[in-house]
Amino acid sequence: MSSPMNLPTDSSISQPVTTVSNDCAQLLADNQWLREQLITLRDCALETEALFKRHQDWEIELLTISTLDQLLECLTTAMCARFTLDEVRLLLLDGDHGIRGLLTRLNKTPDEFISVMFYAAVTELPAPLTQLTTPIVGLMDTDTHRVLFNTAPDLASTAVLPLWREQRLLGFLCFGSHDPMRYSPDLGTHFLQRLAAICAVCLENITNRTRLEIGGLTDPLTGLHNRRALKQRLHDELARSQRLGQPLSCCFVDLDFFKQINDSYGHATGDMVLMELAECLQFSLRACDFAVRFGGDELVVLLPATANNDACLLAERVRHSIVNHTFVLSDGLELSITVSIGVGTIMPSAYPKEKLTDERGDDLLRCADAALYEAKRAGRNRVACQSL
Ligand SMILES: Nc1nc2c(ncn2[C@@H]2O[C@H](COP(=O)(O)OP(=O)(O)OP(=O)(O)O)[C@@H](O)[C@H]2O)c(=O)[nH]1
Repeated sequence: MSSPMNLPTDSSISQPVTTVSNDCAQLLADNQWLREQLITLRDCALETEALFKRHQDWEIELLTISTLDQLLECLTTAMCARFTLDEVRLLLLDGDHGIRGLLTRLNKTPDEFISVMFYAAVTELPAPLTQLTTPIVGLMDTDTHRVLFNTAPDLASTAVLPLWREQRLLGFLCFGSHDPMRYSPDLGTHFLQRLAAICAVCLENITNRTRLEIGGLTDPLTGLHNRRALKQRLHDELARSQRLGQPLSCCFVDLDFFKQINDSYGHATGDMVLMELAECLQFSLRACDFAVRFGGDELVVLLPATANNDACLLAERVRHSIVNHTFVLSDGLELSITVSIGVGTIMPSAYPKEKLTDERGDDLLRCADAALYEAKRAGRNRVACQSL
């Protein structure tokens, strides 16, 4: 900032009146100029303060997010709105499909997040991205721009933030604007660098947390839900069934003579049969059904809003699909197996206004287990049904 001010010298003090009035005018002009500079500085400071506050609020919001899907939403759609951007893209390096797998377990499809792109490795990306350690502003080269903003080629300025966490590159957060000055090449990147660091921490924390939560509710052999997950879900489904006045059904699916498979082919082969059975079962179910490995060779399926006769039809379908499935073992040996299925159903009229306890869930499981016992006793490879 250069000043137009002429500072008075000793000789100018004794000058004639016209000179003094000229000096006065000069002083007024200088004063005016200084005032304008002050106002500009103040506006600049206020703008920086507002920007800082906006970033700080945003960071607090990010740090309080507790689910992976919320975080992805927040880093893309919400970020776009909050910072009045024209485009936001989040590119995630997800070589082992870990993040996509977690989303699927949360009943979300990765395609739902249209601004999130998944790549196996950074080597699949254009060279300028592979070497990025700090945010870069301005426009990227055409190839890189196309990869990052494929459907938005008309952006006038962009910022690309690499998300590093302890020397591991998690991905890139990319902002685009139609305003060429928004991310001009001479823009300081301190704010962006800080934002990138916070986003990387949040991403890593939430991914790890989700992995732990899901791990604690999943059967490691079959990938189905475990008993702990069933307990939680049973409570929720009973409450929903009571609220909406809908029946809730449950199937116990048990392999017939599984011990013989273990004894004849070994435990490892038995494990493979269990894994394939779980896959086969899931294939026959609806998206709203909840499949669980209850223990050993016994699987349980919760069927929300399903009456007893419909649950029996579904159980027959499951039984058929397993009977018709050929289990191919590791040494090429082919095996056919059968299952017995017990179906139990609870009607909301059985517990109209009572406060729900875990006992109601236990009643439903006992009912389906009793039906399974009936199916086994009647000769196996069949479905038996009971209602509460
Ligand atoms: N391979 C393998 N076997 C298991 C696992 N958990 C339990 N088992 C075995 O599953 C078998 C279950 O046997 P049983 O309860 O007698 O039932 P079954 O032989 O299927 O006979 P029915 O149910 O009466 O038709 C036992 O041999 C258990 O050792 C597991 O994780 N892997």
